[in-house]
Amino acid sequence: MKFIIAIGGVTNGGKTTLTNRLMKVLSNCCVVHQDDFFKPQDQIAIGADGFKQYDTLEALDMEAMVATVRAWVENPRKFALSHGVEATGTEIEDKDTDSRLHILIVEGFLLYTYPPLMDLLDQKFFISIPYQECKLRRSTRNYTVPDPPGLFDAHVWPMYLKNRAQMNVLDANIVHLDGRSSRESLFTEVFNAVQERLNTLL
Ligand SMILES: Nc1ncnc2c1ncn2[C@@H]1O[C@H](COP(=O)(O)OP(=O)(O)OP(=O)(O)O)[C@@H](O)[C@H]1O
Ligand SMILES: NC(=O)c1ccc[n+]([C@@H]2O[C@H](CO)[C@@H](O)[C@H]2O)c1
Repeated sequence: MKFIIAIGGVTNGGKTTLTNRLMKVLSNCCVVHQDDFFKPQDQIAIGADGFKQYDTLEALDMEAMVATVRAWVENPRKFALSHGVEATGTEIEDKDTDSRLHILIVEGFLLYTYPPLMDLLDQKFFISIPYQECKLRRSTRNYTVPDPPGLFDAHVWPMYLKNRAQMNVLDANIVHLDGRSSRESLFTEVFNAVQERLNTLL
């Protein structure tokens, strides 16, 4: 069986931290990071506010991201091998006879407003933190393209609010997590929820 866990949420909410923690305990598990699908810098539109519009779906190659997730669905074992993930077991089985549980974690800040991707996700989580906490955490980060002064208030946070509102209209079936909780309690909450869901399916 194949199962796709989605870890969405605000920038600096702790998505990558939680994903890495889950990866440690889940066997046969691969990951797809949305940040790997940003378009090249020269293809990012500049808004009326003068800032590069990174926090929009248009800044991402979402077709490529969906194709990557579909490649995993098609053959998780081949995906693991071709993405340098150590596969559990040695032989490559026919995908049709491979009955083990395979898990994919899809992690990113804009997962739930793009229906072709949403349709592939089995269990959706969303991490939120308040404005001040988010601004503080973000100010300590170094992105490949550093944030110009004023970007957070002019672009990042307004886009987050816009996308969150759109997400709430599109799909109510999302488990909300408080990103101010400790790393360990976030992990436990998600791990237990996943186990609970898998128990109903296996
Ligand atoms: N539960 C937590 N409590 C406090 N700080 C946390 C927690 N989880 C992560 N952090 C810290 O918050 C920052 C952002 O974490 P992380 O990189 O996991 O977030 P993210 O959501 O993947 O961010 P982005 O996608 O915007 O890069 C890091 O400095 C990390 O150490
Ligand atoms: N990864 C990148 O290329 C990149 C460049 C500029 C900005 N960002 C920020 O990443 C966050 C999502 O993780 C978004 O808030 C982007 O602003 C990423």
